[in-house]
Amino acid sequence: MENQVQQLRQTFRSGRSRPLRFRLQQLEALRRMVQEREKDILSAIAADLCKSEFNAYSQEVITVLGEIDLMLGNLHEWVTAKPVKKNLLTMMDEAYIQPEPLGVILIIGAWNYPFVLTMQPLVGAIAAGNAVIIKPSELSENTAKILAKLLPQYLDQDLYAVVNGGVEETTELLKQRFDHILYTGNTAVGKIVMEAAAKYLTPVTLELGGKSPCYIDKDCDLDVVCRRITWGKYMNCGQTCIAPDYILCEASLQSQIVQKIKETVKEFYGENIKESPDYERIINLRHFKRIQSLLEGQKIAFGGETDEATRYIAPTVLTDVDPETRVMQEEIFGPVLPIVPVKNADEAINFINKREKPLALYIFSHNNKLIKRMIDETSSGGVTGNDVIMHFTLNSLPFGGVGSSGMGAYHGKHSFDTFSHQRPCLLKSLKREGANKLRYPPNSQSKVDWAKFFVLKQFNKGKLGLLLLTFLGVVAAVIIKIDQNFNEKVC
Ligand SMILES: NC(=O)c1ccc[n+]([C@@H]2O[C@H](COP(=O)([O-])OP(=O)(O)OC[C@H]3O[C@@H](n4cnc5c(N)ncnc54)[C@H](O)[C@@H]3O)[C@@H](O)[C@H]2O)c1
Ligand SMILES: CCCCCCCCCCCCCCCCCC=O
Repeated sequence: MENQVQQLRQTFRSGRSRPLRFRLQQLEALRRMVQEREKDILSAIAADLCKSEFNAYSQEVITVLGEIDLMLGNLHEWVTAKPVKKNLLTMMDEAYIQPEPLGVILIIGAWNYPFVLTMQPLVGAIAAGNAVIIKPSELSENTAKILAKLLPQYLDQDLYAVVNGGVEETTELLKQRFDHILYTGNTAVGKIVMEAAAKYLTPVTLELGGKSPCYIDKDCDLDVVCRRITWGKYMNCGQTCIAPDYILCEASLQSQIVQKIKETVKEFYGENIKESPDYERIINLRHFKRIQSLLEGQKIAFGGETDEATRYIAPTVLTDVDPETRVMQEEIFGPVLPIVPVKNADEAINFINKREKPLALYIFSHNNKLIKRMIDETSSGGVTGNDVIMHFTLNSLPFGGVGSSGMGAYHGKHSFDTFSHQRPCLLKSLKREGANKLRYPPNSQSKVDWAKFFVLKQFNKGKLGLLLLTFLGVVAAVIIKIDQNFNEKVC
């Protein structure tokens, strides 16, 4: 593994991944891969998560293609150095920010959306000009295998590699030196990743999880609200990092919410949910048993049926849930939706603020002021008002957590920035040395006064200002010179 990372680093150092043309070629090759091998990719995702091809395409593949197109359309602008404002001391110089690639990036993916969660960061890392190692999750082994097979056929193998394996391989990988690590997965492993990264001061982006609350205000259209929540909660069988984890609402709304979610489940998945091509299964037996055990001792308003042989858990709603019970203590990551009654929005805000900062927050209300107030008075990785999940799909928004739900963010331009160093550059001339007298020793009160004038005054009024400044610069240099000559004579 050490050799593999070193080889990638060597190629990176040769500068091959840097030119804009090269990056665009690789992104185009990646797009070709997704288009030409779409069937293989969809079958692999289907085999891992029992997901229909339609769902795999619209939940994963479409996002990756959109991300590639965005990069292809904007990269020429993003890689360009951006001039910055100057002050009096640097008025005649060139000052700009030049994004530069970081080096070798490690991307560790999770199993629940095994394609998009590895490919979307990969797109950003390539766009930013880096070499990349991808480590897909071993739990979604079919997608991991197809990525290891396809990526080397389309991408430059000396710069982009896939390493497959489990905890042992990931642990070995984490011993290597990287220039950035983007990890997606649970918070406990996030800490392991950060600890390993600390050895080389490697920056990390941690895309973690948590319990994303969903507040339903009295003042809203419950039919619409429940349809949107049902979609986001039971998509991928609840195994979505930003699924609404639980509902907070006034007790009087509970029975209506239960009824409407129940009706929507029927509308979406039919009478026999097990037969629905749109309803997935739990990834493995360990997670199946974990979720099943969360139901113990709870009031099941509907759902609750399970089948161990096929790892099926029905869409389930729990009512009057005690916040101290296990289902409210850990991320559910399954199709179980607890409702916790609260008196009002203030109590909901307190409830949210007393817990770890979640990855997402959802607020449903006709009252926009209330939505804004809840945003102001809480904290979460992201927010969608009057819907769920959808902030993930807008790649102009940074996607990431805060506090225990993660750090850093990616998607679109934010990915490019995450995998770049924003390098500040100031290019001076070896001429105009007179003006520099101001900062060279020996120092004096008059120099400090001039320094105050030059550093603290802002002149941004175009050419006239520039002329005035140049004139003042010359005057200052002359005065300092006279001042020095005078001092020399006196001494
Ligand atoms: N923020 C996001 O974008 C996002 C997306 C998906 C999932 N998640 C979160 O991820 C969690 C579910 O994923 P998971 O953690 O079960 O995924 P997982 O089991 O697939 O683990 C993620 C990665 O960590 C590696 N790993 C596991 N144990 C390790 C160890 N001890 N040392 C080093 N590496 C190790 C795995 O090989 C895998 O590549 C949930 O909490 C969910 O909310 C977050
Ligand atoms: C007309 C049909 C339009 C279809 C567009 C569908 C957009 C749905 C997008 C859902 C995306 C879900 C991905 C969630 C990934 C979350 C990652 C964390 O687990």
